[in-house]
Amino acid sequence: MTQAPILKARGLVKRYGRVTALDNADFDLYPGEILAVIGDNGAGKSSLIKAISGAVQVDDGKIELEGKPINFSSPLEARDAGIETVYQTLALSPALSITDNMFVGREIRKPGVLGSVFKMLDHKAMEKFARDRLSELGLMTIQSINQAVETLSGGQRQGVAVARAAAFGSKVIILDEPTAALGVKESRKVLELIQDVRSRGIPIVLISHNMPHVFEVADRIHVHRLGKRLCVIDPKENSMSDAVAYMTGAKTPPEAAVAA
Ligand SMILES: Nc1ncnc2c1ncn2[C@@H]1O[C@H](COP(=O)(O)OP(=O)(O)OP(=O)(O)O)[C@@H](O)[C@H]1O
Repeated sequence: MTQAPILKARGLVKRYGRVTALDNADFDLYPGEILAVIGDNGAGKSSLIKAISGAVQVDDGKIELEGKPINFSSPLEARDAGIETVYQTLALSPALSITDNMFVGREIRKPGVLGSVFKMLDHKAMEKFARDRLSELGLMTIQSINQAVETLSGGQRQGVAVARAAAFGSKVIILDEPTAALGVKESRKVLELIQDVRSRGIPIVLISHNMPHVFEVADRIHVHRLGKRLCVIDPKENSMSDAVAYMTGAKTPPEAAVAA
């Protein structure tokens, strides 16, 4: 890769008491790619993502976004810097509408004094924005933008969460097991959505245990093992059984993949 990584981490260490969740972990995400992160249970994938997205603070190591050191003390700070994370347990509020969910914490105020002094919200503008973003991403099977999120299917909810992440000028979107709770059809939609977001130039980190999904959409696969990056493999040159063998330690990856 000749380009510089948009997001880079070196030597991350995270300990929980006597457990070392991250043990000198490295990470690189390049512009415009879908990078899958795979690893056995307990390998440290979530800890890696939490470190990058400000949800946990590391004990050691460096993280850079666009070449500048970052040190987020909360997920909100990471979001403000352009790193959006969509967790498996979606951070959507079920009783709120799609529009309200998209705008939590960044509502559009009415122009002029109505907005600046009286803090009145511009519902029309927010609805239009939500509708435009969802239809751009082909998510307009949703009937009404004012529908409560609890009335949506799992795939549609995931769609709203991804649309929200894509809508607010994110530099990086991290998706934690986005298809884990979904059926075949819904998973398909979400995979299409992920590819669509990439085609808009937003790089994606996809944490998944689902090998067929990973192999279908990933440009590169980061294999995490025992708290660190073991290797990075090309899904076009490696089989799913290779990936699983590296992940579980049954097979040693080639040197070129380890240096990647
Ligand atoms: N808050 C915590 N307190 C104590 N130990 C933790 C905590 N979070 C993670 N760990 C431990 O750190 C290690 C790595 O966990 P992590 O959740 O990062 O792995 P993972 O690869 O995401 O696993 P999975 O695929 O099962 O979700 C595990 O041994 C786990 O028990």
